[in-house]
Amino acid sequence: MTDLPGIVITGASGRMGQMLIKTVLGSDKAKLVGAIERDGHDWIGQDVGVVMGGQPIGVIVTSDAAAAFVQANAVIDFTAPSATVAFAQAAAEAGIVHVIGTTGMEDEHLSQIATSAAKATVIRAGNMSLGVNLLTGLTKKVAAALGEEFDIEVIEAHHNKKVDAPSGTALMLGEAAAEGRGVKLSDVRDSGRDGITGARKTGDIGFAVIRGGDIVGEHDVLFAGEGERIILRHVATDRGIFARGALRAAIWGQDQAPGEYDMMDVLGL
Ligand SMILES: NC(=O)c1ccc[n+]([C@@H]2O[C@H](COP(=O)([O-])OP(=O)(O)OC[C@H]3O[C@@H](n4cnc5c(N)ncnc54)[C@H](O)[C@@H]3O)[C@@H](O)[C@H]2O)c1
Ligand SMILES: O=C(O)C1=N[C@H](C(=O)O)CCC1
Repeated sequence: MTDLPGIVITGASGRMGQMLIKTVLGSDKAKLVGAIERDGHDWIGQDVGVVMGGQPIGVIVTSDAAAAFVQANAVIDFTAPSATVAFAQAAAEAGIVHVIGTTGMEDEHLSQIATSAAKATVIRAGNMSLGVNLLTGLTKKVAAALGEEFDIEVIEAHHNKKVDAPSGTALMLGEAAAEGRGVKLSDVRDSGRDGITGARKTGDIGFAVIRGGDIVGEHDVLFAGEGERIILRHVATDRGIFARGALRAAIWGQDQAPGEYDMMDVLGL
């Protein structure tokens, strides 16, 4: 039991944080050794089992990442971009695996994470589920098989609390489509149409965003041609799929050299 990898969860009170804590506590392949929340959060100093409505489990919520990481083998982090950059530095200093589910990263965040990955194993994906990572491979294949006469649109829907758009998953799928076509997404990306936009540009990859209610996460990749359409779809109904993928990544990362990896590496896809 004591040899199991010790996992710290950041953003412990969040939608994903709570799901991750339940997933680690229910696993026989890892143990929970830390729970982190931001400074000033009312969970700080309390037993995480109790604040989640159950029995004490002996893990006290803290905002001190460095202290939590020294006694851990991995941190699973679904928080916000600036927090994730700070956790990447602390994980590199402690020499532990950093699994990043946080989305909405700008280039500046990504380059700081790349610096940390010189010293630590970092596994990052906009979506940790098996289904979406399979869909990513399929999207690349279909995009490679079809010519520019098929317009590619990525349509995503999420709950009304989500703060970033397009979703990390939509961008992963857009990247895969662009790769299949042999182009850079940044050269063909068309997000946020509004007003007199002009006709659609051939070769563009479009993004459409829906926010509402408690939608966990839905993604369509539409290939629209003359007289026919292909739609590749993933529907998430339970955040457990992301948490199970992230825990699998944390365990897989224990045997990897420092560097940057994604879920395709973890799943061998
Ligand atoms: N990659 C995936 O598979 C996947 C799946 C679901 C969600 N996400 C992403 O995970 C992130 C979190 O999503 P959520 O729905 O759980 O959000 P949420 O708002 O419910 O939770 C975020 C948590 O992070 C905490 N936090 C923020 N800054 C912090 C800091 N500096 N230190 C410690 N904690 C801090 C907040 O207090 C909050 O509890 C988003 O970027 C979302 O897009 C990714
Ligand atoms: O709830 C969220 O936020 C999600 N974020 C990820 C994304 O941005 O794609 C994965 C799906 C859920």
